[in-house]
Amino acid sequence: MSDGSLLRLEGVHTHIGEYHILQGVDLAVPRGALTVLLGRNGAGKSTTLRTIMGLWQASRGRTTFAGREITSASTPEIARAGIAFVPEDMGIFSGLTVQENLRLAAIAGRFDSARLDWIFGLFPALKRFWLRPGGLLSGGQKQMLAIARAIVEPRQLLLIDEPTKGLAPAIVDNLAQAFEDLKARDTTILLVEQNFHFVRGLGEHVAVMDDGRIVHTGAMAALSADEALQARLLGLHAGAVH
Ligand SMILES: Nc1ncnc2c1ncn2[C@@H]1O[C@H](COP(=O)(O)OP(=O)(O)OP(=O)(O)O)[C@@H](O)[C@H]1O
Repeated sequence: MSDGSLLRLEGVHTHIGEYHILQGVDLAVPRGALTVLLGRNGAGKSTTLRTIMGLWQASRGRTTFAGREITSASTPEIARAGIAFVPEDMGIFSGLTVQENLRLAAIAGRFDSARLDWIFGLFPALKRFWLRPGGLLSGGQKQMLAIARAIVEPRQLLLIDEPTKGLAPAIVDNLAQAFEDLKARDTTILLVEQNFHFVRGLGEHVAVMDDGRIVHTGAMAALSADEALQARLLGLHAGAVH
């Protein structure tokens, strides 16, 4: 796209049953960078990701990805176009092993061994529990598996819903490393996150949602340096780490 955005939402509305959840979302996700979507509980962040992925159908507006309109595309079409999604509930197959969960996400069921080694380096527990059923993993290990599944094949865009929830600090560091590696490999990331402390040094761009609309977009560095803006947009107070 001429403006450098890989993904663009224009005036997107989403209804869930009788509820009007997204009320005209305008969002541009620049290519090759990490954009963080912040906002209070219930603002509509997860609904935005699910609408991009075609899991909810937009009732109005337009979504374009890599120059192609995907507003009415099916979820499998959107995945094939190059978007991977890690939902908040992770969607692990609990009766399948770690290996089988990952194999399902690998095109033609085969692993690229260099890519698998990179994933094991980021999340060593997945190697250790390779043959363990997904349902027996801890919450943090399930989160690692869900992310590994989304990155086992190269994708242009990765949508991730609150990945740090329940993760130990060491694993959160690995996650930060994974995002840096992915960006270096030309993957664009749109991340929903409540943990401002985690994302303030990580994301290049930020968008803040409230009541189903984007109420602020800008550089993460600018928001990170402006405590008054954090207080106004996020309800954070000076000295808060979260
Ligand atoms: N399946 C559903 N049926 C009805 N309402 C829903 C459904 N899913 C979400 N909502 C409502 O839509 C609004 C936005 O929810 P959403 O999960 O997108 O918010 P969020 O910003 O991701 O919040 P959180 O940070 O708490 O995850 C909320 O008011 C929620 O109650």
